[in-house]
Amino acid sequence: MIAVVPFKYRNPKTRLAKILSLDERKKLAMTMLRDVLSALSGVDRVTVVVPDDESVKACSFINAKFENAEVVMDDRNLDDLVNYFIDSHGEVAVVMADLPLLNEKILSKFFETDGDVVIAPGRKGGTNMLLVRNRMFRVSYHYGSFMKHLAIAKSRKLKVVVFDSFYSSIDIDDESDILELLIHGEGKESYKFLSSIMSVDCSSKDPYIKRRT
Ligand SMILES: Nc1nc2c(ncn2[C@@H]2O[C@H](COP(=O)(O)OP(=O)(O)OP(=O)(O)O)[C@@H](O)[C@H]2O)c(=O)[nH]1
Ligand SMILES: C[C@H](OP(=O)(O)O)C(=O)O
Repeated sequence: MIAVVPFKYRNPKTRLAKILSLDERKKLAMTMLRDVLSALSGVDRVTVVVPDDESVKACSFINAKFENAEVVMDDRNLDDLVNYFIDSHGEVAVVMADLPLLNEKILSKFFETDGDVVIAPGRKGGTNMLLVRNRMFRVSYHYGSFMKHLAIAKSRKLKVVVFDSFYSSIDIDDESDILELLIHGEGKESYKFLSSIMSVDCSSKDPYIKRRT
């Protein structure tokens, strides 16, 4: 089986632009990719798919550090490129590059889960990981893709299974996700980077993040 990791380095994580500079968002995107690739180190073949030369360049560390991973440039939009991998491979796992809390144990369980389509939902309605074993399935990312993917699988009479995992549900999109990473991410490269510029303040009932001065 092939695991596909879509990754975009140019102007990444725009929903964090209010609290992180462009350089910080790039650093975060890159360290999260490293965390995801580390979690995927037990998988035979990992293909990081990037849309442009800038992203290819940013991924030049991969060959030396991750033996099982290759970088492929493909400038199709997310849906078209994932549908292409479904068509050409039949069985494919799609793991987003913004899931730094993943680990090998969760991924093994995910890959072993039965079903034509296995979906690991994001906590805000996205599709953080997807395992497709039937070429009839099509993806439609963004705008609440979890519910769309359930509906697509049902309409094509495919057996769909929802994979239930806290760590795989945390994709880093907004401020509340940064809080989750700072609470749960100790040991991760992205945690190390973020905790150098931010901390968790627990002085009120709900913890919140603040910049280090
Ligand atoms: N190859 C490729 N990967 C993409 C593309 N758009 C998003 N991704 C990756 O898909 C995953 C999920 O995307 P988003 O959560 O929207 O990430 P993002 O586009 O950096 O963040 P926002 O600007 O906040 O939407 C991340 O790992 C991105 O790097 C794309 O057009 N091509
Ligand atoms: C890729 C996309 O990410 P989101 O926009 O939900 O973060 C999705 O999961 O559909």
